[in-house]
Amino acid sequence: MTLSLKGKTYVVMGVANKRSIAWGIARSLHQSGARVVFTYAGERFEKGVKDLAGTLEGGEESLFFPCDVTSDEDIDKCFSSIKEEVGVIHGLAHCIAFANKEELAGDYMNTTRDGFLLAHNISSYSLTAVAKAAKDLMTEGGSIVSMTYLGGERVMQNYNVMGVAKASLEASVKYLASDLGKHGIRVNAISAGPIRTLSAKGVGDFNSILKEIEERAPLRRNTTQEEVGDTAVFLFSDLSRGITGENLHVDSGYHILG
Ligand SMILES: CCCCCCc1ccc(Oc2ccc(Oc3cccc(O)n3)cc2)c(O)c1
Repeated sequence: MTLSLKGKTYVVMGVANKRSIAWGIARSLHQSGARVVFTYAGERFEKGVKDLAGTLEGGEESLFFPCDVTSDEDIDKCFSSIKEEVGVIHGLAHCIAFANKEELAGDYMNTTRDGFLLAHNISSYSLTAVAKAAKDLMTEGGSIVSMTYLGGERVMQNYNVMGVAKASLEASVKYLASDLGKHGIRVNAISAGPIRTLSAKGVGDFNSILKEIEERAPLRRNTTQEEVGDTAVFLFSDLSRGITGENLHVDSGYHILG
């Protein structure tokens, strides 16, 4: 059993720029010999994703598909295009979330109905929708990895409605693992420590949590894109063949503290 993913193809959803966790996963996959297929949220991200992929040796061969995860039609079109182009895939990284930043500060109680539904639509339901669409392409078995954060397990100031959506995502991981195990498909989450991404700009007082982690986390340092990418490769590889429905914390151990 090795970490090599040579000859395997993975779909990575959610690369926005070089700081994206999805980009860290794509880079680790590439280093492990895998072929990466990218989906992106819309035209405005297309150039960025293609330029980034071009920096990977042989990256220009990568494939790119737009995918608006709030549209079932778009998801179906995206995965039928991927099926046409590559046929079989061996896994999928879901690195997609959104909430109105006005609701990621202050009291959770002020969450609006629309804000709640939007956050759950994009940050939670989208995993179920893409897992269903990707299932038929994973004819040789597969591994699905999604991204979550500690704020889905316990209250983290300012995370608010995204925390409630992540709780929903984490439960979805377990129900999807239960459904898909019989088809040879595993479903897991990585609970990453805070990383300074484009998305992180939407969360109030982000800097103070980074500082607290440096001072208090068992490893006394913050989490990097690279180590999240490497854990994803582990979850995509046969080394994790006995793991499904799990939530692996890659957070310098912070989650064990009171
Ligand atoms: C108290 C929490 C501090 C650590 C937060 C770590 C984290 C950082 C980024 C995360 O991903 C998102 C994704 C979208 C998101 O919503 C956004 C982002 C930017 C602008 C905007 O209008 N909404 C908020 C966080 C995430 O789920 C978790």
